[in-house]
Amino acid sequence: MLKKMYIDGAWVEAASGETRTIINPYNREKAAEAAEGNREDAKAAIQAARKAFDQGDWPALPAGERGDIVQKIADFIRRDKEELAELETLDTGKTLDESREDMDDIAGVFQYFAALADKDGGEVIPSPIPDSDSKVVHEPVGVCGQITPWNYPLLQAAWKIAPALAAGNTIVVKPSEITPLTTVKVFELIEEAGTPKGAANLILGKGADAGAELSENTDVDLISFTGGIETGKKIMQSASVNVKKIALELGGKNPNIVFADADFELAVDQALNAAFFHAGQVCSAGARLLVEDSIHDEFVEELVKRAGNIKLGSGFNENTQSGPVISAEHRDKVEKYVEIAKKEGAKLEVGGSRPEDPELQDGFFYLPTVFSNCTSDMNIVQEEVFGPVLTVETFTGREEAAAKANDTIYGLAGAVFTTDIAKAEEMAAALRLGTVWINDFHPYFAQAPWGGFKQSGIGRELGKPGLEEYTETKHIFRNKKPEPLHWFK
Ligand SMILES: NC(=O)c1ccc[n+]([C@@H]2O[C@H](COP(=O)([O-])OP(=O)(O)OC[C@H]3O[C@@H](n4cnc5c(N)ncnc54)[C@H](O)[C@@H]3O)[C@@H](O)[C@H]2O)c1
Ligand SMILES: C[N+](C)(C)CC=O
Repeated sequence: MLKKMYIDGAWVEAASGETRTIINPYNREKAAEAAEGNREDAKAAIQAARKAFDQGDWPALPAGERGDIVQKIADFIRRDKEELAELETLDTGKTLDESREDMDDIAGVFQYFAALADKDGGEVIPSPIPDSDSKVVHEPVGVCGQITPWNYPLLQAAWKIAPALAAGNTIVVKPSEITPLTTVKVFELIEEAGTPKGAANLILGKGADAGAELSENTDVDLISFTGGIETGKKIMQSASVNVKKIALELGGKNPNIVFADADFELAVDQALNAAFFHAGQVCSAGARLLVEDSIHDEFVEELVKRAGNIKLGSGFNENTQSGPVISAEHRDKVEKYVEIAKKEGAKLEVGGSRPEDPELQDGFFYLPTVFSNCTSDMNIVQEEVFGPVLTVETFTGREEAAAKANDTIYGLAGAVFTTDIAKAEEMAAALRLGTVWINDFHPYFAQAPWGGFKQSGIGRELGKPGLEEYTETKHIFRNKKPEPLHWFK
């Protein structure tokens, strides 16, 4: 059945009648057929959201009632977890266990923002002017355009949809054109939860077309984008047309720092997970490993041995540890970076090619790859590959570790492995990153803000800041004994 768009409370095909075939990256088979919307459909969705914001019930609904609807969406996601997880695996190739974990997180995000919906009663502030009242309240921003990537399709959408609705905004969501399946399903749940017509709209289609309309259209008040840095720059530029509020969650080239005093087994195990989880297609992947020189050789030897044993395969096979990359084009990009690394003088320790296993020939697989002898000036160390490619550099001492870790345009996340807590705290303070993990890699949860320093983005998702992104702050001042000023006689 055709996957349709949801505009003004109705499931619709693209106005042009165009469709797109959604491909399973494990075997290139057709996973689904989806409507391929364009600017015309985006405009219709924006108009529906505008009307629902300006004249509809949603922003005016008591915050607790909005919270109840957002909570229902969480409940329905838990109820339909298995179906959603299977769709996510079909669409992205990630393992079913990863998809199940994503669905648990996603339900938790809706629950978290549902609970926050009615907790902000405003704040009375001390006015310096006699006989006056002064208070600060938060109100919804308006119509929010929300654009999401293919690597965590529903999770990244949830981080935007849940707080925006809880705060009383109306939304137009555009998932990646290659992975729309779970977002379509969640809109069925949004409808089932009783969200009023026009409050939540879904458009499908290409970024440069349906997506660009969201950032350019002057009826959109806020644009929230998760994706690549080059797209982020374009969105920032077009959002200036009506000075939209913007939130950008962009890429990373995240350092994973291992000191000689680290727990060796823990650090090797986590370095593998940091780099190769979801075939390295994670914005916060630990793609830059920095190992203290005294343990470098032993560490790399063990890491390489284990990377060579990672079991690739179908996400639906329970023995699979990692799936394919998302598409033929993306694998081409990964291969291009591997060639660049070789030319730059990095030493290929393992991987560096497509697997030979006959079972994997139809999918977009690439072997987990480790390069040693890397230096900060190399492109392979500076640029986001977004695939299963890990670079290893060495350092001596804290100062050099921090300098090398910070030597990038990005500042999303990173980790420090050491048994010396004072050292860990000192490093956490020195790192210019939105998230620092100590003796761990990858944890994120609804309660903690997520976002990047430097060119990794603008703003924060999750936590209380994730709700504040979707509110305007208003100061209301009341003069209790007003009298004419007679300034102008
Ligand atoms: N910081 C984070 O939390 C986070 C999370 C996940 C992914 N990412 C980043 O996402 C990137 C991978 O995702 P991707 O390849 O889907 O990114 P992308 O930038 O190619 O696409 C992201 C989304 O933007 C849309 N788009 C493309 N061009 C557009 C335009 N001109 N105007 C409006 N929309 C447009 C796409 O259709 C898609 O929906 C990586 O760089 C990764 O680091 C960041
Ligand atoms: C934000 N995160 C880690 C869930 C996905 C990044 O690609």
